[in-house]
Amino acid sequence: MNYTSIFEKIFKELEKTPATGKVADYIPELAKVDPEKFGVHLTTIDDQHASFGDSNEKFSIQSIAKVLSLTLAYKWEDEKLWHRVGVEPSGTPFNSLLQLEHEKGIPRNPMINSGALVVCDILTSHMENPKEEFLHFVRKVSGNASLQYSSTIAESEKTMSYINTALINLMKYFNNINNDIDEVMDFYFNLCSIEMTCKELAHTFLYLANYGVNPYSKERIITASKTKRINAIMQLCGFYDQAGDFSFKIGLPGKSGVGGGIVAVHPGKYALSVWSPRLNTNGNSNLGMKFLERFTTETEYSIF
Ligand SMILES: NC(=O)CC[C@H](N)C(=O)O
Repeated sequence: MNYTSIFEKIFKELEKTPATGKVADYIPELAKVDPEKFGVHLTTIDDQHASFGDSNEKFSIQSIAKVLSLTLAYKWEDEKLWHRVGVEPSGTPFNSLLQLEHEKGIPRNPMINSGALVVCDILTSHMENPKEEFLHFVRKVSGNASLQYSSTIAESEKTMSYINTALINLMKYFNNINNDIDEVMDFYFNLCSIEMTCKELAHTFLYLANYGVNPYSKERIITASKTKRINAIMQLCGFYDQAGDFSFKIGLPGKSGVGGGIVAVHPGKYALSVWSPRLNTNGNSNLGMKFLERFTTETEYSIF
């Protein structure tokens, strides 16, 4: 299949419809991103590659990084992890406080902010230098030693961290945060600030398409059983209160970030990433969702 010409065809069709949505502006640095950017990259587990548009330009992966922190925490904590964070879809926005009080500080899942903050707390307890050691892990997973945090984006998010501060304080009250709040938040904002191109993002997520093993380095990142479960969590929770819509239209496990990136995984086949910064009201890339819907429809490549 010639993926590049399929990308081109879908993009040309979608280009005719008016661009809707707006870039995330609650993080001042993200508000500066050019809304017209568009990139896509597909990597198969048997080494085929296809790109289109701005696929070699770095962007902030934001909440997509929550899958990587979950991977490391699950590796270390095994099933104990689920005492502190659930595996149910929340049906609420990514930064919602509502359920958290009702459910006594146990977040519904690790893909929403509260859940990711608990995962960061767990990782902080395991590591001497969480930021450094986590970056080392991401570099290993991706096979890319040059990946970096963006201190500009992390610092920018800190200036507007009121809701995340409320979430973590509520969880501290319910004894679900063990470390210093500022330390955990600093780690979380850095994690979200990691920058990747579409190509790097698809490569990084290939272990989830290949039963836990990076197909290029042959390194096992996590067990096949845990890979199944991480993919299940992405399927049910990766798009917050739009997770059902993503499943329904795209039919793949995936994860979005407010930087406008989306990565989707087809177990046994490929990882596919798309970047378009205009977001819908659920905080997911508008054009990115449409593009992926067209791609899995056209190719008939979905898990269902
Ligand atoms: N959905 C997202 O990408 C949100 C991540 C962002 N860093 C936040 O905490 O709000």
